[in-house]
Amino acid sequence: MMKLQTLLSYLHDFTIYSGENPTITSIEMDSRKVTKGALFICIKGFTVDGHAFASQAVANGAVAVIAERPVDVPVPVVLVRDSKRAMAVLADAFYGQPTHKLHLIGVTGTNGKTTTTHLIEQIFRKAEKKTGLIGTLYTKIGDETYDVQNTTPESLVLQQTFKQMVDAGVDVAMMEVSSHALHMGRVHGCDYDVAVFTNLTQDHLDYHHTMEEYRLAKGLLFAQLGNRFDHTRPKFAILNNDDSASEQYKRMTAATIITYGIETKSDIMAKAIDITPSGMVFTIVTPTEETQIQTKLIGRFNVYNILAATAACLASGVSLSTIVEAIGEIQGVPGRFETVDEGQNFTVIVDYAHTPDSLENVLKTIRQFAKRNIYVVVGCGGDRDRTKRPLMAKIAVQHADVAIFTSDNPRSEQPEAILQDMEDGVRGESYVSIVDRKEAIRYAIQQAQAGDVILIAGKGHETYQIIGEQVLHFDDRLVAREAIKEREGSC
Ligand SMILES: CC(=O)N[C@H]1[C@@H](OP(=O)(O)OP(=O)(O)OC[C@H]2O[C@@H](n3ccc(=O)[nH]c3=O)[C@H](O)[C@@H]2O)O[C@H](CO)[C@@H](O)[C@@H]1O[C@H](C)C(=O)N[C@@H](C)C(=O)N[C@H](CCC(=O)O)C(=O)O
Ligand SMILES: Nc1ncnc2c1ncn2[C@@H]1O[C@H](COP(=O)(O)OP(=O)(O)OP(=O)(O)O)[C@@H](O)[C@H]1O
Ligand SMILES: N[C@H](CCC[C@H](N)C(=O)O)C(=O)O
Ligand SMILES: [Mg+2]
Repeated sequence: MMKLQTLLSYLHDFTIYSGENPTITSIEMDSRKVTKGALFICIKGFTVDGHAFASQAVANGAVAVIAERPVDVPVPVVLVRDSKRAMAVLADAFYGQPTHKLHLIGVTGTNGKTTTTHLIEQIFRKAEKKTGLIGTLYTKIGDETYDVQNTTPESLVLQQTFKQMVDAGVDVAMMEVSSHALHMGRVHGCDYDVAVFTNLTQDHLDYHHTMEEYRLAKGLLFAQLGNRFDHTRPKFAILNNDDSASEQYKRMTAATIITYGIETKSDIMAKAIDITPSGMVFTIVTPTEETQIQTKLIGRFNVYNILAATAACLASGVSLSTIVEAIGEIQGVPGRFETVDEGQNFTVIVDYAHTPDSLENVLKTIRQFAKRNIYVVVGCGGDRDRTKRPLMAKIAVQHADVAIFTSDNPRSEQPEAILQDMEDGVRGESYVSIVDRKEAIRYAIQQAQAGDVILIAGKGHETYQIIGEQVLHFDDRLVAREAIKEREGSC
């Protein structure tokens, strides 16, 4: 609870307000969630304009409104230049500036955010810290998980989550920071101690339009680390030296830079990498130590994720021996290179690869151990970056022996039209298109011979399929399991 004027004192805006001073019991951006005593913030969204719901919010009990233009309601209305930005400031204040009380690590990049945050989480757990995690899969506080809508939630939800973490005694929080969130200011008010960059390859051009804009959006995480030198609370930018975008980020941040890489000389490096079907062994080299590390994770891209997590944890004061121990125990991340094993004589892998780069990486990794043919079942999401569709199709045909194109989440698009976009990338080549994802998975499983590997890509952990407005239950892992049983049953 807080008085309106106390809250407004955090805005330091040109906002002049001298009206009533009600007690604010909650802050809401959705009129449907407003209860008595709420401060309602009008947000102009992509679909509707929140200003249109101010009256409804007041009818539901809002005692004050923040807006960008006058709205006709019988409670105080405070006008601000940018209500989303104001919301971030107010949320931070209302929830008691929780990120000042947490060691906060943000991870950005096209691929590897979920994996890297999970590695960081396991390392801190090994170091006996209480952890909080925010990302694509869930929000997790200690062992409790909560459903999420976005990879990086809106500032209001975010600050409320941090407050919950502080109340639960969390020491260290790690979160995925999407380029959308950075661009929309969802993370304004987050006081990061460590910011991590994984990589930059094509995705989300529907939103960012060009790779240049996309690169700059990710750079905001490093620019926002602050421009001051507090030796009691140093800030670190962890950058992938093998990705050229890092050069720009080095110039964008005033924080201490720690680099990692495999090819380019870096502070934290991996060498002597040995990849087998059941895991990897490599040597990790830091400025002061060198040690062998073994893991069940597979693929060169996971070496990068491990290096990124190692650098972030070393910067946070965790010992290399604790890091090595934690990485050795990690079983995997849900929906990332997850195998479906019903005792069949071929391998089925479910993976969240939904970008050209990740699909190529995963297929190349499989090629390193596949004894026979590789099948890939892959689709592309609707209402998202269209330009990645032909590229993903090309990669599927190039790196797999049998490419089966199907639907991912078509959303409002016609599934056949999405398949057309994919097929445009592989005219004259050999592939199979099966619109129904379940049928496509069954087809691959029925065709497979002993020693083959089937990659089911794009949906990983997702337990739904969005077709039109409908959200239907769909889990690649369950569908594959059923199809394997069906096949075994008919043998
Ligand atoms: C394009 C986009 O980012 N949209 C986000 C946005 O929704 P929106 O702009 O459509 O909101 P809106 O429906 O127009 O509503 C505007 C305002 O009116 C309010 N309202 C609405 C109806 C009503 O009756 N009363 C009312 O008050 C709403 O609460 C809101 O404040 O605000 C919502 C609430 O925070 C987000 O959940 C939603 O993310 C959608 C689901 C989404 O798909 N976002 C993607 C693009 C995204 O952000 N992805 C990244 C991940 C990318 C990656 O993995 O790399 C992410 O961080 O999740
Ligand atoms: N460092 C990496 N470089 C390239 N590809 C990767 C990397 N790490 C993981 N991948 C691939 O990308 C897929 C998604 O990985 P992950 O979920 O960790 O990324 P993310 O950045 O969180 O993705 P999203 O933005 O959709 O949340 C994995 O299933 C794997 O195929
Ligand atoms: N975070 C990703 C999720 C893509 C997952 C894929 N299954 C799809 O629906 O396109 C995005 O917003 O692009
Ligand atoms: Mg993620």
